[in-house]
Amino acid sequence: MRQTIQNLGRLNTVILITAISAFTSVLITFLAFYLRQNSGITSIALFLATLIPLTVTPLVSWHLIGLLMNIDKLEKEMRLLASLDPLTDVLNRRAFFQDAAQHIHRAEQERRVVSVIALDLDRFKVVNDRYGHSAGDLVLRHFAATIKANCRTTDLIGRLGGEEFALLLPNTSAAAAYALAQRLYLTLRQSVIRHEHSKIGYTVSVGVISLVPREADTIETLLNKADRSLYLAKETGRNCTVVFDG
Ligand SMILES: Nc1nc2c(ncn2[C@@H]2O[C@H](COP(=O)(O)OP(=O)(O)OP(=O)(O)O)[C@@H](O)[C@H]2O)c(=O)[nH]1
Repeated sequence: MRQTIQNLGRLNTVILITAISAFTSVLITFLAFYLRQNSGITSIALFLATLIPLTVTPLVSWHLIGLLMNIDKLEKEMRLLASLDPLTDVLNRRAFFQDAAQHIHRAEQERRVVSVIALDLDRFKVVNDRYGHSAGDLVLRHFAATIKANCRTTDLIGRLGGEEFALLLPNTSAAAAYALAQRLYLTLRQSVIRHEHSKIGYTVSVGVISLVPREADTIETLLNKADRSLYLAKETGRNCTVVFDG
């Protein structure tokens, strides 16, 4: 029964039950009219017996439909909340991997280029140690907002954990991904984060991989390659971007 309701959709189930109730009520009334010679039922009683269910059923159903629409809305909000990182409001790790896998599959089928970018704040531990954890949180929020401001709405932004972020950019070449990283550097250079009496600045290291995905490419393998480039960026002195070249 539960499965049938799920397949049909809750709204359609209510509409179907309403229609069946109304139809049954009319049918019973017609039957009663047909048999009433011997039963002594008056026309007014029959009329009321038809009218009451025909009026009450749609009203109850209308109320139920309102409730169901509210439940649907709440469910959508809950799903959205469950996919977001509470501190930065970008996708959490699980949601990022899930959505990115779909994008990569689509890019593989349509033979389109995608870029995957790994980003990691530089010496973030020092920010926490020097200014405190709440200042660190402020920096993380500022960084997520900076990425958002520089990305398209179709790009995926995820916080994979701590000070590690990742992006998936559909239809984006290595040159365009590199240009995005440069825009981030420019914004960060011009940003000052005020926390209590301090002004905090920070930098980020970036690893990029761009390709038209093949069957063997998954978000895990691509992120792994982007991470290798990121590692090189850290080795090279941080605050720079390395593009993976196989
Ligand atoms: N404020 C804050 N700090 C966090 C959060 N998650 C992780 N961290 C801190 O992030 C820091 C990460 O430090 P490391 O992994 O040593 O990296 P790093 O200092 O950025 O050094 P490099 O990556 O080598 O440049 C640690 O101090 C963590 O406590 C968070 O949600 N809020």
